[in-house]
Formats: sequence, structure tokens, C-alpha cells
Amino acid sequence: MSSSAANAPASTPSVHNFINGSYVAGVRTFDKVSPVDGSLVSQVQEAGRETVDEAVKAARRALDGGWGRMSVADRARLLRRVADRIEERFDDFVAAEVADTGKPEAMARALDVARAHANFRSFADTISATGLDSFLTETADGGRALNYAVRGPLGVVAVIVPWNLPLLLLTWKVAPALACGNAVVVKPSEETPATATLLGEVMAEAGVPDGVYNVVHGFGPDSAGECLTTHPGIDGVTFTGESKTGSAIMRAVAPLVRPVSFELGGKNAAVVFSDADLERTVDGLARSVFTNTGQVCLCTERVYIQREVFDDVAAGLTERAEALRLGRPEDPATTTGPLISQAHREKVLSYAALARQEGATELTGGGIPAMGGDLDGGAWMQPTLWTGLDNSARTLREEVFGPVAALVPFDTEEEAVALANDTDYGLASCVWTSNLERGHRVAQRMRVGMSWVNTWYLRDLRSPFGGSGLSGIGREGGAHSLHFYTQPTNVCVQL
Ligand SMILES: NC(=O)C1=CN([C@@H]2O[C@H](COP(=O)(O)OP(=O)(O)OC[C@H]3O[C@@H](n4cnc5c(N)ncnc54)[C@H](O)[C@@H]3O)[C@@H](O)[C@H]2O)C=CC1
Ligand SMILES: O=C(O)/C=C/C=C(\O)C(=O)O
Repeated sequence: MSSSAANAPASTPSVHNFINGSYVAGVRTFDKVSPVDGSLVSQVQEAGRETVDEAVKAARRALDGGWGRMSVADRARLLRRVADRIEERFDDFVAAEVADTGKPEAMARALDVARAHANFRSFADTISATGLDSFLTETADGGRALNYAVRGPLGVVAVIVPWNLPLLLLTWKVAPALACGNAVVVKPSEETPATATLLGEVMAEAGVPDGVYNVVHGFGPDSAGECLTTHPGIDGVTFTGESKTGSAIMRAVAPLVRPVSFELGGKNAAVVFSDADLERTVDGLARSVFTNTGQVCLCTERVYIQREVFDDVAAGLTERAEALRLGRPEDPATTTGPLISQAHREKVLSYAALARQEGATELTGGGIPAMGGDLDGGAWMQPTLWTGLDNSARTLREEVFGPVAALVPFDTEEEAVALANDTDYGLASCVWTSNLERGHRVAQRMRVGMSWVNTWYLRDLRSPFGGSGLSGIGREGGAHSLHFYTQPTNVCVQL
């Protein structure tokens, strides 16, 4: 037990590891505090090396015990049951997600938890509809052979996820992994342990065999994350989070040569042409900059605006930023929650200070809002917009992951494409124009995984999702996920 546990009220919830179908204590506890007001949300059981070992072994037993060989129809049926059960317990998931993240309840309902059951249904459909690769091969002697590739599970998959969309991102990986017959050991963020743990109950209620879904809690280095990625019993790692963490995980898995699927950071650009519908564009930009307090890897942090409309777009976006309502998650008028933690707010505020040093003008925000009462103990940050910087500024080159964006003018299409692509990241972009020909042309020239035209974060779960450069390795979504979570064996039969 940590020393803090002694001071916690008796009613403080305790969040346990979930291993082989049971809730399991760890080696010590740590406190999870609310980003809304700094109050204690729960005490979390941190998994030690032995706890992680137990989870990996449970996953292996489940895999060898028949889960990996269960028929696709049966597995798809179980995934649909998990989706149904998430819907039945929708309010419990919303409450758990909101308590950990402080995000507006309306958002947790519309996005996070809604996507959790959609993820299970989508991958139940995908796995049910997926056939085999096969070739009828003509040989040099005039004969023929049949080549076909069967796909088996990758094995025990380590799933490491961040705090910004905890259940959404977790289920985005767990659903395809299970659809393909893998067993998983999940390490949620230390900031958001609750929904992954609750999902354990739902898995058991839905009839998913013990050991198929395991959860270990803790931090990254010298804790559960590192114990998991260095465990010789894992067969692959799927990770969403910061680029530097992805790099550390690559180093950790390198000695055992395990495959990785990484969805990492972004420094995403929006390009606004003067022919765009400006009202719609400004609404879209406000969404892409400020959704989830800027804590989505897809959020726009660089806005390039054609000079003729620069002032109008800057004024419109500033107005939208100032109209955001920061407040308690349960208040239906709230549009914007706090950042995830005081530590993360320090990071975002340090970029606000850096932007000023680099010569930025703040159109709005840049600091800590006066929330009043107990909310002043939370991790609140003003929505912030900068002008006066160019691509040489660190503010335009490094991922901030907060409610911030820099606005930069451009003159020509060629220049806009060059500015947007001038980054080490390659995750997402948006093009705003009423000229659809230009929309297609510019969207295709963006060096990113997801290129939106006149919209942002419109998702089809069957399409490829991921990035290049510092933004990641591989793509997940639909059949792309099945490629990562399976291993093909090619069978060649001389006919
Ligand atoms: N682009 C994105 O999707 C995200 C970016 N971030 C950025 O990353 C910064 C750091 O936030 P973190 O929560 O620390 O993100 P992170 O990327 O370090 O953490 C994500 C997950 O990885 C785990 N982890 C960390 N180090 C690890 C290691 N060496 N081995 C195994 N697992 C490890 C964490 O415990 C967590 O579960 C944030 O300030 C934000 O700017 C954070 C979350 C998501
Ligand atoms: O919609 C999705 O599948 C994912 C969205 C966001 C992220 O991946 C992220 O913020 O990391």
C-alpha cells in the first residue's frame, strides 16, 4: 500500500488489475485524482513484474486452451455480445470515463462510449466477411498449384493506450485483436484506469473465456508498461500515445523482434482557401482545434489561411474560442473540460510561454482561467490562438496536445502544400475549399495518413487509420487491423 492510501476515505473506489477473469491486487497503490478539481477519484493497484507475468501467462493459457481455435462465427457472436453489454451498461462506462478524464459527459456519451460498442460490432462484421488470399499458380512445366494463405492469431498482444480517449482507443485495438483470436494484456494509462477495468466485468458477463482479456495497471518506465513490453511471452505490441514513448517501446521489443503497430503524435495542419464557405470552415476549425480540449491526436495545431481571408477566419475562430464554455462535466452547457492533469497543463502552459518568447501575438487565451471554487484545483486552460509565428518556431513543430493553434497566412496552393508538409509528423490534415477539384488534389498531396476535405474526424471504421514519420507505424481499421493481428501461413498444393 502507498502511504497515501492510509489517508483516503474508506469509500474511495479501488481499481484492480483484471487477470484470468478475476480482479487482482498489485504490489502497491497510486492515487488517481480528478482533473476537474483535484479530488481523489480512486486508488489504483499497480501491477509489479510478477503481476504482469501472471497476466501474460493467463493470456497464453487462454490462447492455447482453445480461444485461438474457436470458430470465427462463435468469436463474432461473443464480440457482438460484448457490444450489447457495453450498451446495457452505457451509463456506468460514461460515469467512469468522465470521473477519470473530466471531459463533458455529453462528449463521453456521443463519442467515447458510443465508439466502444461500435468498435466491437465493426470488427465482428469485418472478421465475418474476410476471406482468404489465394492464387492459382501456373508452373514452368505447364502444371498448376494452388496457393492460399490461412491466417492464425498473432498470439498474446500487449495493448498500451493513453488517457485522451481511453475506452475508445482501447476497444479500437482489443476488438480486432479478439476478432482474430488473440488474447490481450492491456495497460491503460495511469490517468484513466477505470473503463478498461470495468470492461473486464463486461467481458466475463458476455462469456469471453477467462484469460482472453487481462488488464494491468501502472506507469510506463520501471512499471507495468515496461514490464509488459519487455516480457518474452508477448507476441506483439499495439500502442497509441506520444512519439517518444513509441520509440522507447520499439527499443524494448527489439531484442525479441516483435511486431509493433503504432499510432503516435501529430502536428496536424488545416489549410483554408479563400473560396471556402467561411462559416462552415470556422465551425469545423473550432471543432478540430478544441475538441476534447485539444487532446486528440488528430486535432489541428497549425492553421494555414489564404491571405485574403486571414483576418476574417482569425476573427471567427477567436469568437468561437471565446464562446466555449469551460465547466463541470455534468453541466449540459459545458463544451470544454480540463486538461488531463496538472503535469500536462504545465507542459501546455510551457508552450504558451514559448510561443510568446518566439514572438507570437495571442489572439485569445494563453493562461489559466479563473474557474472559481473547487474548480480552481483542476487542470483548466484557456483556449488559445496565436498569430505571428512561422514554421521555424518550435511552437509550430512540436506536438502540444492542448487547446491551442497557430494561424499562419499563405498566398498560393503550392505554398500551402509545402507549409503543411513541412513537419516531421504525418498523421492528419484538413483542406477547406468550395472547389472540390482542388480539395481532392490538395488532400492527396498531404503527407499524412488521414486527409479530410471540408470536415474533420469523420470516421469510417473500415478505412485505414494511422500515420507516417513521427506519427506512427502501420495502419489499423477494417482489414488493415486484421493484417496486424494475424499471421499468415501460405499453403502451396501441387495440383
Ligand atoms: N498523440 C497521442 O495520441 C497522445 C499524445 N500524448 C502526448 O504525450 C505526452 C505524455 O503523455 P503520457 O500519458 O505520458 O503519454 P505516453 O505516450 O507516454 O503514454 C501512453 C501510454 O504508454 C504508457 N507508457 C509510457 N511510457 C512507457 C514505456 N516506456 N513502456 C511502456 N509503456 C509506456 C503510459 O503508461 C500510457 O499507458 C502528453 O503530454 C501529450 O502531449 C499523450 C496521449 C496521447
Ligand atoms: O477515432 C479513432 O479511432 C481514434 C482517434 C484518436 C486517436 O487515435 C488519438 O487521439 O490518439
